[in-house]
Amino acid sequence: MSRYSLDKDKIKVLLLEGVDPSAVETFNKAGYTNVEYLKKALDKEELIEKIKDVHFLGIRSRTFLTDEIFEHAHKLCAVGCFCIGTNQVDLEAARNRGIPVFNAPYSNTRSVAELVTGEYLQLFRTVPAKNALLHRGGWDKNAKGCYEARGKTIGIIGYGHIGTQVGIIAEALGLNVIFYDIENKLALGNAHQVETIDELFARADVVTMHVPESPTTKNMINAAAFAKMKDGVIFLNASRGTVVDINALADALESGKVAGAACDVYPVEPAKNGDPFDCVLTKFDNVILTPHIGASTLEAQKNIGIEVANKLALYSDNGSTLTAVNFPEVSLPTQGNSVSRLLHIHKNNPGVINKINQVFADRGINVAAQYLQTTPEIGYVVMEIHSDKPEEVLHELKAIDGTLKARVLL
Ligand SMILES: NC(=O)C1=CN([C@@H]2O[C@H](COP(=O)(O)OP(=O)(O)OC[C@H]3O[C@@H](n4cnc5c(N)ncnc54)[C@H](O)[C@@H]3O)[C@@H](O)[C@H]2O)C=CC1
Ligand SMILES: O=C(O)C(=O)COP(=O)(O)O
Repeated sequence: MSRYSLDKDKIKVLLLEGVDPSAVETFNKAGYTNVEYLKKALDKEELIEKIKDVHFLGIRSRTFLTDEIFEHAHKLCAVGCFCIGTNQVDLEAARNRGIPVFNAPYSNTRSVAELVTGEYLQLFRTVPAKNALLHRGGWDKNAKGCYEARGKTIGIIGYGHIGTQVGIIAEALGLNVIFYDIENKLALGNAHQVETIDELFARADVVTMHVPESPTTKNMINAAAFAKMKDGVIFLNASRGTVVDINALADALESGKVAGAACDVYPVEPAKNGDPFDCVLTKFDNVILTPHIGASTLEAQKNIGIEVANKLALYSDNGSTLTAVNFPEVSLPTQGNSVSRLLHIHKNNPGVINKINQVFADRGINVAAQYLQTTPEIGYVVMEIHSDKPEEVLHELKAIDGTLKARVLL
């Protein structure tokens, strides 16, 4: 007998944006063969049409999952972001429909840190501008505006997974490391947390952004922020395009306040390869522009493919929501052979758990194990029962007012 509400070959997985093929292999190995793999992001209308039949959806940073999209996702069980950022997903809308969202919180951390490190080393030596000149047939050998990184100060804004890695590498290269974060953070090595962002602006020779997109980070680097930075500062943004007022950066480059910059992310990014890129920064030779490739290494992509596909398969197979970013986290042991596992996601209204327990009491069913986690908005309860008719029990659980989703693993 199948262990699942649905046979595995009927469970439809849609993977977008050319996630690494390791994701497909991981799903196949776990028994999920109904996998559609697309190299591009879908536009809104295409996505609305496709998502109607999909149980598990895999995306990267370019697929925006809004409340409107979720409205059409009647069968969707979970979303996997095959990346770190989850700002492209309306996490509340997903949670309120009983859909957990997973990501890969560390798999590309080092790739981003290495990209950023290489960039500021090049910028200290004005390599981007010199490179551009040589490509145009010019020659300008001089040391003006060129510095060693050793002994300079790097200011990291957002000292999370990526920020700390940037700091560790910088210290090994001989830079002084200071950082600003809204949380108190353990400073690694000789790094030093400054109390205000203005202190960081006043002291840093390199300013690098590693915060998530959020209401508090939107345009946090604007004209006023650039004005507080050192003259000739090097500025890098590999976080999200919304974090920096790009016109203010262009002005700061024009005036020479910023001596060189590197951007990997933009307020508006082309949806797919080959689409045109339009940006106020393209005219500056002293700016390194990369097409959102911080995470694009073979190592990172392979690991992300395996990690996120495994999280989705595990949620499908046994109900575990461990590391979900918008959902009560329930970690579950392997299911015993003689029990059925019922998974119930509901609005966190008073009395729902009582009603669930009443279903078992009325049927004289003993609950062998129960796992419950809640957020203020929703509850996720997993119950193991001995019963000949778990589908009938599931039917009754689904009828309870406030139920968002329920399924059974037989
Ligand atoms: N360019 C690319 O390809 C990639 C970009 N990213 C971006 O980098 C961001 C950071 O990634 P992680 O380091 O893994 O995230 P993280 O969550 O480990 O660290 C973010 C840090 O920013 C801090 N923070 C949040 N709001 C802040 C504020 N207003 N001011 C100062 N600090 C604030 C947090 O407290 C945390 O310490 C991601 O959210 C993502 O948007 C991530 C991976 C690849
Ligand atoms: O991991 C992230 O947050 C990224 O920005 C990487 O996005 P991508 O997978 O390259 O679309």
